[in-house]
Amino acid sequence: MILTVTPNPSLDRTYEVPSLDRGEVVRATGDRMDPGGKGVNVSRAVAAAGVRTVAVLPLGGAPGALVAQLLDEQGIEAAPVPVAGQTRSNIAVAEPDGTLTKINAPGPELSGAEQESLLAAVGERSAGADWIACCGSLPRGLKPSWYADLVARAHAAGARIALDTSGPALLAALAERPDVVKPNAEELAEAVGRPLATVGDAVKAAEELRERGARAVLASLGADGQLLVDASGTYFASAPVDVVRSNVGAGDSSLAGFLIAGGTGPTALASAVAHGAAAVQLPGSAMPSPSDLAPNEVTLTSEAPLNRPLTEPAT
Ligand SMILES: Nc1ncnc2c1ncn2[C@@H]1O[C@H](COP(=O)(O)OP(=O)(O)O)[C@@H](O)[C@H]1O
Ligand SMILES: O=P(O)(O)OC[C@H]1O[C@](O)(COP(=O)(O)O)[C@@H](O)[C@@H]1O
Repeated sequence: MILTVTPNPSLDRTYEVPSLDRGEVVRATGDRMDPGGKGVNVSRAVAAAGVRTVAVLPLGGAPGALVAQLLDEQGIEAAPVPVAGQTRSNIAVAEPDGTLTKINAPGPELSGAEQESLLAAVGERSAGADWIACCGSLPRGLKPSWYADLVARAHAAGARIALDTSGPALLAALAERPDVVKPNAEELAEAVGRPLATVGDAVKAAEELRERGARAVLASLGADGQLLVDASGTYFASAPVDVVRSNVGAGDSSLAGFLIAGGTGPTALASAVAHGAAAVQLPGSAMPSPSDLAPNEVTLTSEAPLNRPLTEPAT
């Protein structure tokens, strides 16, 4: 069972538009609504693979009720913690050339009692969890050390932890030795405080996160694929994609792929890349089903192409 924790979930709205013209009325050619937030997306992808998952998340107001309804319709088991504030709505605008503009709202502020209820809900649901995936930004009210506390508690309960967050929350949690962290290139650059121009730069940055406490680093590098740096070495994997439809949730899909394939080593990395490549070819934050995957198209090597420039250098 894979338990996910999303302290700041969202109602994700994606609009497909011919072009995004600032200051104009833009008519959408398509729109969709998904239950969102990084851990929620991981649960959706895990469930699509037929693996049991429970999503722990605070929900409030009408958007929160809609997220609960959408999760229910998709057959995702949720452990919602009621909160007084309103769950945020995040907007993504997708253009035909693959450009995606996202507006992520800050979300509600959680009171001290609500934070405790959230931690208690994780404790109650973690029995039997193979992995606990703690994902996304922290809502207002939660200290940057909140994930660090969660990692310590979950380790004490015997679970393995995957952490996908950024900034001070990521740095604070490293000392508690999360089993895997999944930064994207920007988050990795921010964590080490320097830009990343090549795959080799990303490898060095991932090694630095290991030195600071992460047991393994799964770094997603957008179109360039993904790196896994763990105690056994460095692995690099990528998969071709003809047309990117929406990269919302691609990283979440790839973390799910990694965890359902065991959460460790090159086989899990290949699954992560297959899931990421499949996700970007689907609309909005739709998560891939097994029939969307093309595992034979993944190229995996233990010789990362260190000198290869990143398609999108991280600043
Ligand atoms: N433009 C792309 N072409 C091919 N694969 C992609 C592309 N963008 C993302 N992916 C796949 O999805 C994974 C996660 O995407 P990434 O943008 O790195 O993460 P995040 O969504 O966390 O920012 C990548 O490692 C890759 O496997
Ligand atoms: O918690 P954050 O960092 O604000 O991100 C939340 C957003 O991220 C998502 O999980 C998508 O992930 P990506 O932005 O990494 O593709 C959306 O479902 C959600 O709207």
